[in-house]
Amino acid sequence: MAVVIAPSMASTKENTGALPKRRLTKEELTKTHKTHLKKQDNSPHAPRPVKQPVMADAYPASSKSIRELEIIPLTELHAGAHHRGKGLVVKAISAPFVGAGAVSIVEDEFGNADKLAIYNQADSSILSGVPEGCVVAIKEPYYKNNGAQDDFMICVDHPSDVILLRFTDPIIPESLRLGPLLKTAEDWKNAADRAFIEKDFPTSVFCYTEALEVSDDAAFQAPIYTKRSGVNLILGRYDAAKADALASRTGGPQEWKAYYNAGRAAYGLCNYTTSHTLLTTALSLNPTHSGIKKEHARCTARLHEESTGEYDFPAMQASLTPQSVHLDRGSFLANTRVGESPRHGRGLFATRALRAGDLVFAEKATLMPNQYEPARASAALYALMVRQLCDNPSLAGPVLRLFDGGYERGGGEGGLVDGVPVVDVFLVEAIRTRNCFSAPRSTLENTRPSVPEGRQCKGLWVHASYMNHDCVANTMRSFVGDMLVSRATRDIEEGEELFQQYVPVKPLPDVRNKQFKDGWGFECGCTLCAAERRSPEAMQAKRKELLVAVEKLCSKKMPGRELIPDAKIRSVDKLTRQLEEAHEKDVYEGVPRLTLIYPSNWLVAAHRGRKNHGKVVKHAMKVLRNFGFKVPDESEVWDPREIYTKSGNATLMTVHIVATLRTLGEAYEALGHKEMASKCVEAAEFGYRLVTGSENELKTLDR
Ligand SMILES: C[S@@+](CC[C@H](N)C(=O)[O-])C[C@H]1O[C@@H](n2cnc3c(N)ncnc32)[C@H](O)[C@@H]1O
Repeated sequence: MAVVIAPSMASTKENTGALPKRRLTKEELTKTHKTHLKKQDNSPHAPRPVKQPVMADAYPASSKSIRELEIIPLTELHAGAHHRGKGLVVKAISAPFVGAGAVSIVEDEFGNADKLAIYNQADSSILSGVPEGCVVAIKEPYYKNNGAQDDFMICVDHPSDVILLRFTDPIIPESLRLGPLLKTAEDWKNAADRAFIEKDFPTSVFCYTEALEVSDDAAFQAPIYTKRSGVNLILGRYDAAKADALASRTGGPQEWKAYYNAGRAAYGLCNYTTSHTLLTTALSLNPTHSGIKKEHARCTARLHEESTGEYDFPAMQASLTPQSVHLDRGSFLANTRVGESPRHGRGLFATRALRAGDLVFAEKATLMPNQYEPARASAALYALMVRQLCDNPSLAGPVLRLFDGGYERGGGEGGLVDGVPVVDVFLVEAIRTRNCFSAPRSTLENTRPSVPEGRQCKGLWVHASYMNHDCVANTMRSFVGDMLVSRATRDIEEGEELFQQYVPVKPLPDVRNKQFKDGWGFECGCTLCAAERRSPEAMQAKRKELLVAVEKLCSKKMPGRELIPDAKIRSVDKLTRQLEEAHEKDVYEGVPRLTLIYPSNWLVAAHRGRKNHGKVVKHAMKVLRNFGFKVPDESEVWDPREIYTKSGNATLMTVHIVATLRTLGEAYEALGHKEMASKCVEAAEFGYRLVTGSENELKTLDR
């Protein structure tokens, strides 16, 4: 039989496509496997590294049914090849070794044995631990050398490329058949109940499924559907839980249960409109049931949030704990819509005029693991994405529509084949890298100087992902647990495209654009980047040189309360003025001067330490100007509260604006300008709401 080697797979390093000269025998394989099993750490704390796919070796998931494939024996597997159009039917003849994946020894109908490694199975899947004796079909298998001579294995990366076969499946050859382990539907139901009691939920679902297949008695099936629905709810397989709940309807007195479970499942999917309809029906059938009343009220509250954008932010903040970061809240998206963007592909647009400070949208994470260890955050999100796409196929639509950076899709992703959703893990990773956000547990907490930096998790917010980047963005995001809160940094017109900063922008244009190019594959065309591109290279080099010099002089450290010698302040001031002069008027008119932010901030802090209040005012105004805000000469009368609305369209909002306005207020107060001082505080409070997403006291910044 000829083996098809997919030509697109040339990237796999050992892609020789040759039949191995020798394979390990069944005895050799089993012996080594047993020694691995003995060493296996089965404790719940044993490390289970999540494998992240390497994009260079990407290959598409099979979207063919196993029934369309030519079943081949293990001896026809070619090293380094993807066997397109072929399939395997094999039985696990060993307990699995569970590490980054589940490794088992498998046997085909001719008694040939080989090693099978299955990656990326969710722990809700029975295949995360391939039970010994089970028969699986592997679609379009990838066979690879495992590093050592003669050591090969069948490597399953895409969870949908392996299917657990029912014991009675006619595709299983005679010699691999065990015959059904259990005969009657009642036996299967009892086995399922036992597995449930032992908390082996995937096995419980498997056995209930067998019971449903064996029996065709609707009266027997209805309670089994109800039970399977309950187990699926526990497993977070909400699509299946909802379908089971609705399938359990008989019109009898227990009908309310079907609507109750289906309503809870829809709630789990954050589909509150459907959930509300189902729970309303459940309530009409059982008006006094306290559980239904509670769920119904909860769902009504979510719908209210979705339609009004009214949130109790202090309560949300207060509910956060290290264990609990997923908030029970609806997403308010009505002010925005997805549309074609002149900047790139699709973007997000305002559906109505918004004022500076307004809530643009608030979105609950589509997927966000509670994993704030930076080294693990990416792998945790990747694993969650794979798991949820397997467990809840309805997620595939919204997630797979996201930008994938041009990944070559096979075409069948997200669709159901052989009863399972086709999940391409390389596509998942391509989408993850371009669309995920880093999020602290709470942006408010993060503004505290006492909170160590860097504890961020990674999550996916599907709606927010449509926003393109702009260095001088008109929105700003913050986080309360898994809620992303987006506010307008200035007035926005109806129909205007909404932008966010993907990451805090670096002062030097070539440095920040390299970051965008490497991370997201684009060069920024925002007002600031476009302006700076007009500046000759010699001027760019000069600014860079001066920035390096001034940072060196300041020892890259902001002054605290210590007294900085006058001479040093004068030197920094002098260099800063030179840097200021190196900003051409025609280029920088109305846009931020990012290289000046650090030195002007330093001068504010240094003069503050020496109680030079007049100088603090002067340099604080410069800080605001350097962030792109319109401020007059220090002598003119002005209203700091107006900076958000009267500064044009190229301002850059950060927590430094809040701190600067506060310091400015302090200086005005010390100089006896009480009215100006209180206006500065008001402006700082307004800015703090933009930064943290909600009304918060400025004194948080001191703790
Ligand atoms: C999260 S997606 C944003 C939505 C995307 N425009 C779409 O069509 O789905 C991120 C990708 O959008 C593109 N992008 C974002 N901001 C951009 C900008 N300012 N200029 C050009 N491309 C941009 C980049 O290709 C980036 O990898």
